[in-house]
Amino acid sequence: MNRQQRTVRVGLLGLGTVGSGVLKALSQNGESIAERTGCRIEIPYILVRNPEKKRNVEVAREQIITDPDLILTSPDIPIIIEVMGGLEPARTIILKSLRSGKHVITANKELLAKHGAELLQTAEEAGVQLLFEASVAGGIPVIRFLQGYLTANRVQEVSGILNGTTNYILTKMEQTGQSFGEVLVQAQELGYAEADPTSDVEGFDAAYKLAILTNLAFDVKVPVHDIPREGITRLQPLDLQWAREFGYVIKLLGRSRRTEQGIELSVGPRLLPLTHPLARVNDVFNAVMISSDVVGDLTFIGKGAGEYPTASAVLEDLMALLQNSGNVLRSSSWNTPLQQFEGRTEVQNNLVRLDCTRESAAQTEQVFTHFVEKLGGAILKKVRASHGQEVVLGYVTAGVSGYVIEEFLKQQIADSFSQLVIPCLAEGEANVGHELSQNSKESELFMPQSV
Ligand SMILES: NC(=O)C1=CN([C@@H]2O[C@H](COP(=O)(O)OP(=O)(O)OC[C@H]3O[C@@H](n4cnc5c(N)ncnc54)[C@H](OP(=O)(O)O)[C@@H]3O)[C@@H](O)[C@H]2O)C=CC1
Ligand SMILES: N[C@@H](CC=O)C(=O)O
Repeated sequence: MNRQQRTVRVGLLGLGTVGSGVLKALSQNGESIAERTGCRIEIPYILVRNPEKKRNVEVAREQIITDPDLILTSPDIPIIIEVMGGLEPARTIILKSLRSGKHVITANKELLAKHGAELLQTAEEAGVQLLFEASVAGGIPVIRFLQGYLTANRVQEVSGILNGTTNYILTKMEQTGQSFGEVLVQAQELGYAEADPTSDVEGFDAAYKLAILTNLAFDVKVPVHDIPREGITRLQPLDLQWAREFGYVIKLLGRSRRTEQGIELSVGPRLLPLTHPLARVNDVFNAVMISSDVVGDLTFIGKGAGEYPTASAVLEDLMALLQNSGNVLRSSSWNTPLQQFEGRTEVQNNLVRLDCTRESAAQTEQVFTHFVEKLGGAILKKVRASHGQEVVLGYVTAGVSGYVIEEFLKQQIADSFSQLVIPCLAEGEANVGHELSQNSKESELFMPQSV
């Protein structure tokens, strides 16, 4: 196919496992990419920490830089790929890039789980895209799927093996009887582990990924530090062998599911019967299971770590950008608050219901009054509900959604606002859903006729 081609310059931040994979895959498939997209990818700069380090991929010395400003201030670099990891300076560089009109592709799950809302909002305000397929489950295209496909479904549960390093370790410990420490070193050598493998083996990495998936699947904001989390460091080869004798395997599972009380999340080693679909997902493979009300169960399996599977996800994001340039893909509703506004009747035609603890009621009302005064509207009523909660009803004039009001309130009274309460369920799993007062009656709480 002869198609006119243009050159697209991309700034690469990081040249470790993933960055090298991106370069290798580009050199392998650059021609077919150019034919399909009409774009030749050029990487003028690669940001690293140590410019003297020996690399396992061929790069020109002039490409290697240690000053991110060379990328940030280049107007002819419209896209950056962040595969350096960590919170800072990655967060600051990404924010600056987005604000200066650059699209960003990142594999950084920790950053997204902790600062995703800020980054996505910044991207939206700047009219650019932030894509992060590589942040969860390596090469499995689950992010794109949740963002763009399951819109007609209501997701009930997302679960899976979300960390390649720990799945590799558990598989090898069971198969070879090698110790945890021995197999961890192999996972590091294979490029599966994080720079600090504590993140993998203590379940943090899986929790970050679960937070991202939960956010997309349930439109909730997940306080990632509150996800109950346990790693695999306590496990011995014998645990795994005995489990198998009884007909089970042990897998590090992340799970979030919709319950009457809210969204429950947990990460930890779980016994799975040998007949379970995830029991045979071994080595560096990940699996994500999604149960939804219309389609039923879907399972995705693929390599969850390593240079090529991760590079594949990064490059597919790049292809999406090149093929959609100018069109902003549907972004996540990352900020949508928990259950209160989801399918219930708390926000109707700008009629807003706010639940708060008895102690914080006065403060809530004060902040809310101030807000409706600024925007136009009225406080309708304050009612006392059961379980120590009070309910403030208000009306805000057109143009402002209940969501905006709630976000505003959360910022003002974050500590006391009842939506931030995270009660623990009996079986030790956290419920980050919003607890509605069981005795509140909708008819008491809404008085549209008086608006
Ligand atoms: N490895 C994997 O399988 C996967 C990784 N990820 C994510 O991708 C990201 C990168 O992972 P990975 O490639 O494994 O990490 P590595 O540690 O292998 O590579 C990190 C790269 O970033 C550079 N870097 C780090 N900090 C800085 C800094 N402050 N300034 C400049 N350069 C810096 C390093 O430079 P230098 O080489 O000079 O030290 C290195 O080239 C992480 O967010 C990780 O969580 C996501 C999915 C899978
Ligand atoms: N360390 C991570 C890398 C990919 O996200 C893992 O092992 O899954």
